[in-house]
Amino acid sequence: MSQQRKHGPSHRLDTIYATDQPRQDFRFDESVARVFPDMIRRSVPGYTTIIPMIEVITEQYVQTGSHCYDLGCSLGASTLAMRHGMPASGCTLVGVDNSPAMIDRCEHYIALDDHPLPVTLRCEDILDTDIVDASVSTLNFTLQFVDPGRRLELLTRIAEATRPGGVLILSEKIRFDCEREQETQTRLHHEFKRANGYSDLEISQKRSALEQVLIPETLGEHTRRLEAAGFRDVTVWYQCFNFVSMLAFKPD
Ligand SMILES: C[S@@+](CC[C@H](N)C(=O)[O-])C[C@H]1O[C@@H](n2cnc3c(N)ncnc32)[C@H](O)[C@@H]1O
Ligand SMILES: O=C(O)C(=O)C[C@]1(C(=O)O)C=C[C@@H](O)C=C1
Repeated sequence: MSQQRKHGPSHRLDTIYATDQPRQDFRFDESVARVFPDMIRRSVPGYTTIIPMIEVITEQYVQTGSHCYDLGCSLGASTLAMRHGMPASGCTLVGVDNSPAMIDRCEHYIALDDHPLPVTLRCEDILDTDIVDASVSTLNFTLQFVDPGRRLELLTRIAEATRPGGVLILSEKIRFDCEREQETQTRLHHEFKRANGYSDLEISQKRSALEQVLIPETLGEHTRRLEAAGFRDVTVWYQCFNFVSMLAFKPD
């Protein structure tokens, strides 16, 4: 069977929460992987801007002979952006995800991308994956799914493995200390979803499925932990509503 037929068209509509159903924790399983490009584009404000900027940022900070990592690569959108920002030889690019459904499809998308730099895909937990001699690493909406009690340990391992002058690109859904701001930004995020065709039922069922799974933190919490891990000069380079992307640098 051809890869195209095996995986079907890449633009399947996300209707996962369209019908009334019992509450279940959100999981990156086969049904999510099948509709993921549509789901993430319609759910994450700024996603379609962040992806091409990952290429621009990678190009700025990649170092000769180093390794680059996309941690929580899903179908490889951020991986491909990194690949296109890297030199065609001399560096390596590794994508890691612990969802077999995602990695299986990711292989297919990587193969379709006509670029000479090989990509190594690992189907494993980013908490266990080897990270060495890195210049650019990306956590594009992945850290929010990691147990908060283990986030410092992961960021510390990344920081220790990163060369001076290297960078971590960290994109996250965030929460706000100020209750009014939290309400405003959440409402605007839900309006964004509505404008993208999601119904109130879909929005509320997804919200409750994510409640115990996606744990957002404030910008202050992120900044303090990135600094405790060994990064400096934490910079928010993008924000739309309650979704941000930061850069964290390894000092010289
Ligand atoms: C929102 S998606 C990431 C989107 C992707 N980076 C992009 O730019 O399109 C989060 C991904 O992280 C993966 N993930 C979550 N926790 C993980 C863990 N502990 N180890 C490896 N992958 C993980 C999920 O399977 C999922 O594919
Ligand atoms: O917060 C939400 O409502 C979302 O749907 C966000 C989000 C994310 O940030 O990863 C959650 C799960 C899917 O991966 C796609 C989008």
